[in-house]
Amino acid sequence: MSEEPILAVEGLTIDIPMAQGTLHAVRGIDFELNRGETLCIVGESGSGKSLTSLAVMGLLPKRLECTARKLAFCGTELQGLPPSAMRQLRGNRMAMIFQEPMTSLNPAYTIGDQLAEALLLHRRVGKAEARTRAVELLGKVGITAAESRLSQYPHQLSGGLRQRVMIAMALMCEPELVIADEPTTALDVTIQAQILRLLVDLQREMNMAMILVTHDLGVVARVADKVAVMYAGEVVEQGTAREIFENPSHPYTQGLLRCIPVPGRTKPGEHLGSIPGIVPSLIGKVEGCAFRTRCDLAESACAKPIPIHETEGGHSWRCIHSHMDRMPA
Ligand SMILES: Nc1ncnc2c1ncn2[C@@H]1O[C@H](COP(=O)(O)OP(=O)(O)OP(=O)(O)O)[C@@H](O)[C@H]1O
Repeated sequence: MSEEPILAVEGLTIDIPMAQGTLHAVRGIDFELNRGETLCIVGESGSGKSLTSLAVMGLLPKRLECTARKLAFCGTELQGLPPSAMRQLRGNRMAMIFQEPMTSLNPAYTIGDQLAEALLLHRRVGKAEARTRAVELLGKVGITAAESRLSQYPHQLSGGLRQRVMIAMALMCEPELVIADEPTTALDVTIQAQILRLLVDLQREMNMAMILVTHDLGVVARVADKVAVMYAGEVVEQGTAREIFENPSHPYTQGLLRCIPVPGRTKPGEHLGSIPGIVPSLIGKVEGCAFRTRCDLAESACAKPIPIHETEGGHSWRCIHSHMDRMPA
């Protein structure tokens, strides 16, 4: 029997009531994540990546309407769990690292108190033990003189250090699943790579499953086991990182890949393409392929329901074209 996935999502839908009508922000997405795996969710701004992450964590704002055929963590259905049970999982068996640490660190508490909190809440440990673990974790995330940092407040740290603290906080209880939503976008480019490397090393060391939300396909190429490409609230293509990079089959994925520098293929100074056009409004009924207005391969059938093609290896894409449209060389 195959191992139970850490996370199984089927038919996840998120609707947002707006004055003009319902915004269908996430439109029936499926994905699965196994122990120790890294799934990168990529796509343009507004494609539904963050809402999907928040839905898994049970942190969606109340006015948003979320449904799914299945939203299971280690076999436990999360929909309908009482808030107390969800709080038992969050920060303990699943944790989230946000884009902007200042929104999740509390300015009124010391780093030490905030780090110890998760452990005191979820584990039977005393304050001294929680403090020892906090120092250990700060060391792991590369913070020197960790003891002296415990009594500092978030505003006394640089952006890079704050993000390291956020990572330490998320990992205090050694979660089985960590969701990192653009964890390095708020940082200087020079520090971004360091922090990401650190996160990936810790993830491997602790054998955690990770969902990494990112715009950066360079990052995806370095860290992903699996990739889900989102466009206008749908997963338009997913598969192993290798399949996605070597055999991109949805025209949107192909367009995205044309936009990144490829070592050996992109010449220095060469202009990288971007995909012309804009994402359609998701308010009201959305029919057919949402990418068709920007797609070179669009035809009349694209306005009708779109089939999903799937290979035996689990590579799937949502397009009328069943053949593998290879990237132009
Ligand atoms: N609380 C909210 N109220 C109204 N609309 C929202 C809310 N949260 C998200 N949206 C809308 O839902 C859609 C999906 O948003 P989401 O933040 O998931 O996108 P994203 O892919 O994560 O984008 P980004 O890469 O910019 O973070 C967007 O159109 C966004 O404007």
